[in-house]
Amino acid sequence: MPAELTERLAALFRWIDPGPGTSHLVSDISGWWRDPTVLAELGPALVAPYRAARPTVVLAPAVTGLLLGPLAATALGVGFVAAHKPGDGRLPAGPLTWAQSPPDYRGRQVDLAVRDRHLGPDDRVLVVDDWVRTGAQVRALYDICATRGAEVLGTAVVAVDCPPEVAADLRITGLIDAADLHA
Ligand SMILES: O=P(O)(O)OC[C@H]1O[C@H](OP(=O)(O)OP(=O)(O)O)[C@H](O)[C@@H]1O
Ligand SMILES: Nc1ncnc2[nH]cnc12
Repeated sequence: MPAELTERLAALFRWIDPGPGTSHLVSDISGWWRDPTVLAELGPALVAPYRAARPTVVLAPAVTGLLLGPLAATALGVGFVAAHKPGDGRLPAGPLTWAQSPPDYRGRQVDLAVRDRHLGPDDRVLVVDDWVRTGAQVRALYDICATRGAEVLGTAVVAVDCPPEVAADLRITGLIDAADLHA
């Protein structure tokens, strides 16, 4: 992990108290996008461990992945594919491949969908996301890749918040350990 970027990620992160009636703090990563240095360096840092494996495409889930995925794809010079969450009421048009995640960090079983025409057997896929806790959503994306016959190279996230055995199983690399996000 690049030390200076990791320090900036920690400095720009906030835990927020959403107010009365809530029992836990929520993460606020918006400072990462507001900082021009972090915004410029995130894509190249995320993809660095995977360059040698020559990804053909970056795949990332809504919503935050729609921001990070294109940063990573641009750094690699490849295209980007969105994994939609039609639970938000917007079903993408055309043929789709679906997977449902195991219960994620909020106990949700999330339905994810990818347009068939954007992912296929010739693809070597790098999955990108902001945060991983249980790995549930990453697992669903791997299921979609398997259904499409695409090869998964691994997953690059900003904050790693999962057990080491999950990171090893899913081939997850990260830029900062969530335990180091204090502010
Ligand atoms: O490891 P897991 O337990 O699967 O949790 C991690 C996922 O959950 C969060 O997304 P969320 O669905 O909250 O969407 P967001 O990007 O809209 O915040 C996060 O961005 C990851 O995608
Ligand atoms: N964005 C996020 N995704 C998963 N787990 C989290 N815990 C705190 N913020 C999170």
